[in-house]
Amino acid sequence: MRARRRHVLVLTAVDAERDAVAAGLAAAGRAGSGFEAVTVGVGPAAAAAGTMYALMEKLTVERWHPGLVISAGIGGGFAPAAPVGSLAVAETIVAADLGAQTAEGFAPVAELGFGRSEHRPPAGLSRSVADALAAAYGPVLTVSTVTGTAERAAELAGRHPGAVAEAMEGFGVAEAAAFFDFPVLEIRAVSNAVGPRDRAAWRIGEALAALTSAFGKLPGVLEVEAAHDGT
Ligand SMILES: O=C(O)c1cccc(C(=O)CC[C@H]2O[C@@H](n3cnc4c(=O)[nH]cnc43)[C@H](O)[C@@H]2O)c1
Repeated sequence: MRARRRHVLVLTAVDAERDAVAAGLAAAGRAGSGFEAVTVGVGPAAAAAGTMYALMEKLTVERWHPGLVISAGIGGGFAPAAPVGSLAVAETIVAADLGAQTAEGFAPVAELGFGRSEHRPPAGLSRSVADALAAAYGPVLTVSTVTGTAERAAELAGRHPGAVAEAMEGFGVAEAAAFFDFPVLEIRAVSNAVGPRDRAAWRIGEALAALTSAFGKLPGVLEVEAAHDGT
């Protein structure tokens, strides 16, 4: 039997992010209609495994055909592009610490000849979503270790010019989506600055509220984009 409907599948790391996304969709009148948010766990490996499981379940059990896959949640923002409480949308989704350390510096896995180091969301769509959400737009880095020093933040920013945010799941979600050729977006609400570790400066509530606001607007933005595409 063929999958019939095309929907948007949103993957978050934790339930609080999923609930923030769901609250936005509910405010837009889209709870349970065309969108679903699923928690997949923290980090790129959990994200890839959880996304693959969710996609297989949608395709084979629920006969749900995801037309778009979105990695969403809180993240660290690079100054000055993405201050706390703001939004960031990925132009590219980059595996920033997947590779090898060499005498000449970090070598990304793609340069070593193994697989991919980044995924590129559909450029027109990601740019339109960023504009509509008044979000910073640029590379969003996926890391397995949260940045905790100014030196590491500067190293990442130097290696990835224009980077707007870092988080831990985007590349894992994108790898699973790419397996099926599904388009992917990453949307982050900034809870903290990328830099020296300072737990007291975290603003998780503010970031979750920004995530809710983003998903309140997103269905309308995607509908306009689909109308332009004639899809
Ligand atoms: O203990 C710490 O200092 C610490 C700092 C940042 C994040 C954590 C986490 O364990 C939460 C990771 C969780 O949140 C996303 N996230 C939020 N901010 C960042 C960040 O600056 N860098 C990377 N990931 C971040 C991430 O996607 C995870 O889902 C602990």
